[in-house]
Amino acid sequence: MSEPADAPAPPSSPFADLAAFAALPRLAGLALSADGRRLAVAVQTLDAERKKWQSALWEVDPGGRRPARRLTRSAPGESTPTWAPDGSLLFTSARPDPEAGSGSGTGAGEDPERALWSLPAEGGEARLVLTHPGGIGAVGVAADTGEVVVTASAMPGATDAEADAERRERRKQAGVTAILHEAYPVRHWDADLGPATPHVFWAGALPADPAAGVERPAVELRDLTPGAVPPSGAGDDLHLSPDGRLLVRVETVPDGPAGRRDRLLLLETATGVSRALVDDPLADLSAPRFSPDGSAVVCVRESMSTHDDPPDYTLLHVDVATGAARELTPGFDRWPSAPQFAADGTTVYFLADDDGRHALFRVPAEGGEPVRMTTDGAYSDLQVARDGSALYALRSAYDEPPAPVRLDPQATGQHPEPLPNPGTLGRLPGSLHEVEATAADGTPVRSWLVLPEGASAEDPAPLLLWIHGGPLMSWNSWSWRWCPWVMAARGYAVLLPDPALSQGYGQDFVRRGWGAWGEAPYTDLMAAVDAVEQRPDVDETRTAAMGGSFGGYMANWVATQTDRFRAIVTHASLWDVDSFVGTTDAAYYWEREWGDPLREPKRYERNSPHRYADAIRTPMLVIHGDRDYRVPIGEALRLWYDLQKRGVPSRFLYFPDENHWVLTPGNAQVWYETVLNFLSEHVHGQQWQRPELL
Ligand SMILES: CSCC[C@H](NC=O)C(=O)N[C@@H](C)C(=O)N[C@@H](CO)C(=O)O
Repeated sequence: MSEPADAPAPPSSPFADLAAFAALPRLAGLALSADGRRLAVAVQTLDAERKKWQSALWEVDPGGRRPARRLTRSAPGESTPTWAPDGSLLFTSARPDPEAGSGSGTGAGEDPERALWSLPAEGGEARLVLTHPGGIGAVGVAADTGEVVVTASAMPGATDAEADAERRERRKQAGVTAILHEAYPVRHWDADLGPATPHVFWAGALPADPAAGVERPAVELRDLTPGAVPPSGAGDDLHLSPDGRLLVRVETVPDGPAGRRDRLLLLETATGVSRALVDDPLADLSAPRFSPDGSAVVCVRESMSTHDDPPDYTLLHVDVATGAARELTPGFDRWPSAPQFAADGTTVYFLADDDGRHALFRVPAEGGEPVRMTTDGAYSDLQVARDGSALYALRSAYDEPPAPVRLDPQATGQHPEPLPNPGTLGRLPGSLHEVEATAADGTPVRSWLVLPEGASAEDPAPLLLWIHGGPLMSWNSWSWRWCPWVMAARGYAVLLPDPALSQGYGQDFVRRGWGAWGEAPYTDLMAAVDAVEQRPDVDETRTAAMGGSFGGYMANWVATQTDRFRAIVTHASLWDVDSFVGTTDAAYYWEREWGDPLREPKRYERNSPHRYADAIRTPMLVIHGDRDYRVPIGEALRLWYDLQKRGVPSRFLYFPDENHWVLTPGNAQVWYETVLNFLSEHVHGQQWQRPELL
């Protein structure tokens, strides 16, 4: 494969050097042009000061001949590439308007909000197309007409951008940041829900670039969702029909006193009149996509979980005219996601976790038996060529970060064609293996095992058990945040198991751990560890365990149940499940499984790690971000206090301004450095090295 012009040079052993690791290019967000001749992808690299990751758009040749080339360049970066039918490339960016003063949506001296920009088909400078005081979020383009919808956060009662900006300014001048909530929830991830809330705006056909000297025409935004109010507003999950006449979108509606569920709305873009397309009190609907002729929508149905039953997912085919919905994948024992019609509308492609992979499937649009099309790897950002000749996607695996590939639209068992890749990795410091253990009840538990270079019977590697989050997840794709190769570069074997509750092994496998997190998920993990400890190239006397989020819950649980590990790292973890459920950003989601703690306390009593704090002997590293609204900081504060009070050797790595994930380059490096130093101290018995910057 040819080296792209202007590609960041890969360092020779990036996994052994945290600064070099942080500098590796990261790909996300693939988009195929309407004529199928151009692909755009967002590539993140470090900015000049190495303080943040900067996203730029690159072009990839779908034919695989021309080297990848960079299309955009600015300090704030560019993302969400979307092609218009005329071949121009739309993207969002908070870059300054070169025609400053002509309305970039900000006051003097302020950083611009994220705006919509257009790069002409024939190349040249991108031009600013539209702005909103709340910044532009999602962008939708009608495949045939090129008409555009965008989402942006708007202040309550603001009827236009001017009124919106005025309301923001008044709060600012008065020094008011308070929010008055009248409904649950009040936060999401790391953001407050209100007072501004997302709306969908119709921008219509974008004006052509004006002739020299002619003032840029303003794009009038028409609010398609004037009734959107906090806490939910109108989200980003939407799709325009090819003729731009209809918009299908997910609307979050109240479900009981403090609950929410998602339904599908169909909206006429000319009038703003809308009707429910799928409204199912027993399910959430998501990921709607129109068929090429606009007569049908395909979407994901997630049945509402209950105390007894985990959710189940299926695909729905919905007739737009009548709203008649039928299941496309009944009896398919996997969870389909990201459905899309084939170019001729006769087939639906989708992705699903399957046996340690995130595979591409197809199913007839009439319904039927889904067929798996790919053998290995994890796919995302699927793009369907409009002439039906090819599919494109980003493909990753545990040993490959996301990279663009071309797929055959029909073939099964395929290994896709790699395309020129703007990012290169260098050599991995070890090898990837697939291993299987047997749980006490006879259920197979599969895992990935990363072995460091040189691990052998003569020189067995210390073992690190790394537990995934979710819990409804699978270790099957590359992760920059949870990268086992950084550990392998320091000589650790890393075990990445998929215990009970993991996805890709069928509904019964999820059911085994439902409402009983401390039972089968724990014993499955121990069975996986027992099995790899039998290997001569693994040293069963030097082991540690770690995990984040649900994986952090499980790390805490492990700490209360066994002393077999020399150290435990717990990131963004649940400690007291009752207090977690009441303070997370969507309590109703977790309460369906766990129950109301006052009326049904049993699960909390049986499975909450904090109740067994007295049993902990293993040294623990607690890590948490204060902006984490998914697993609020109170969990870490109480865990830390409980450990300190009991004299358990422990350290607390606290990030005042990170969320559930550690997302800035400096903090990410210090995260790995602290974890590695803590492991060195306890697994290898070395002297504790305090990271220089801490
Ligand atoms: C309110 S939706 C919860 C979604 C999700 N759970 C899926 O099984 C979740 O956010 N769980 C967290 C507790 C968690 O474990 N998050 C992990 C994995 O998604 C993370 O790394 O963020």
